[in-house]
Amino acid sequence: MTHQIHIIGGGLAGTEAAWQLAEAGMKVRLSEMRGTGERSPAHQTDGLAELVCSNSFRSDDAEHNAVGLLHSEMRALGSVIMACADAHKVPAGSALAVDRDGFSEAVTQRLLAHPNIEIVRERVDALPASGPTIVATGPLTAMALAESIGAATGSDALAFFDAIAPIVHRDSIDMDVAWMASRWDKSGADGGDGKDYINCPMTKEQYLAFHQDLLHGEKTEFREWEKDTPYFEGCMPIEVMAERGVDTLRYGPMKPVGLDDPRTGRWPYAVVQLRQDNALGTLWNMVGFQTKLKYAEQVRLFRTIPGLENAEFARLGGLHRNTFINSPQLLDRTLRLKKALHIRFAGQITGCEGYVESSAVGLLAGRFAAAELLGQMLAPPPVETALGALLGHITGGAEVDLYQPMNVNFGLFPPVEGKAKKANRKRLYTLRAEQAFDRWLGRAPVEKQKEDAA
Ligand SMILES: Cc1cc2nc3c(=O)[nH]c(=O)nc-3n(C[C@H](O)[C@H](O)[C@H](O)COP(=O)(O)OP(=O)(O)OC[C@H]3O[C@@H](n4cnc5c(N)ncnc54)[C@H](O)[C@@H]3O)c2cc1C
Repeated sequence: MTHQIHIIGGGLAGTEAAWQLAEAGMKVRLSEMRGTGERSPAHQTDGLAELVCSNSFRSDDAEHNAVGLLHSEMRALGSVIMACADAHKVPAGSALAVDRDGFSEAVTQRLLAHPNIEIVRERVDALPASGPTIVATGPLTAMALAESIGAATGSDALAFFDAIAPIVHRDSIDMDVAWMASRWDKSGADGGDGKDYINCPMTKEQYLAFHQDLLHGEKTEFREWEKDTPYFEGCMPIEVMAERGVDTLRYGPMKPVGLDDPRTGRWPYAVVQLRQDNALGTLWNMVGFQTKLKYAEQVRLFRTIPGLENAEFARLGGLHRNTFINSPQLLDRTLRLKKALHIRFAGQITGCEGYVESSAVGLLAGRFAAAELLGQMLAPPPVETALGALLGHITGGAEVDLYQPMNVNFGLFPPVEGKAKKANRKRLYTLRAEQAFDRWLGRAPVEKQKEDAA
């Protein structure tokens, strides 16, 4: 079969992209290295769309949960991943969990049976110099291809490790305790008003107790194959810094120097700083707080920080092997590499995170590529939708120098107006998303569109 587009990687994103293209009438070559005798250290089978760890697609609640909303938008767009997940679901309350083997087998069979898809078991070692291509090789991209990507993007824009500090929803921070200030009230080179950080102050007693908790907190172990991947001094977990001495953190990320607490007029004993993480200003990351503490331990411990007692976390900290590119810097709004427009990226290598998000970005890459091959232009989904919010984060919403992988969450959406209780507020997001999604699909009734526009 002469193909019109080449997809590299038959994981969650690559299979979804292939399906969307094939359904649009395009001839697809899908290259997957498993089946050649080679596998990433996390994959166990040769089946397409293998789930490497949990069997959960997380919440299926489209009314109150951002990932549930993403499920529903993907179903509406004919997602093969969602169709196979629904066909192989197992009981899991309000979550969508699947029989992993049945799911992977179903995706494999549906792609094998599609007349427009040719599956080739081969490892690809370099980015193709020409011809429409989608790279969907995931967090454990084989090394030769990763090097080729690094050469094309610049090595600074390709990460091999995910050293993540926790990210907090801005509206859950107690600003009666925390305050906005930059160190010495200095504004940065790119502007700022000298009040760029949220600062959470600690007394000596609070700091010493926090230091002890860090030393004794339960940590996640590195997997055997992750132990060989080096981490840099700049990505040192806070608990490792804490082990180096009682004051190491106070001279590092928790340095209070130049930060007058307006409630006391003095520098506190130590400070936890949060820096804006997305253009909307809804998400803030805890500066220098990358950690391998267990998730429950992070929530417990970080809520002892003054001002963060009721913190809601958009994501928790972590440190693991993850190959991803700096998408906000490198990709255009339809996921094309700005330096080589014939290449699109999809899935976790773009810096989204999770099975559902990776599949969703595969779906979008497939649809953008199909439209382009048909000589059409597909507008990106609006940022009020789950697909649009996720795409917005990848292609522009995140701060370029802080770019870190992210699950879909309401913090990526433009804030909804007005005050409402938490559950109602989530519903306001999803109602607005439903309307925006319908308009994007051209399914909103004309009268309704007029009302919304008025
Ligand atoms: C250890 C681990 C545990 C995880 N646990 C979870 C979890 O519990 N829940 C969750 O939601 N997410 C989890 N993730 C993240 C999850 O893996 C991704 O979100 C998802 O699988 C990414 O989909 P993808 O299609 O981008 O990549 P993948 O699903 O990894 O697919 C990439 C495919 O590309 C192939 N490939 C790689 N290099 C080449 C090459 N050079 N040539 C040809 N083919 C190639 C691979 O064999 C693979 O099939 C985990 C990730 C890891 C590494």
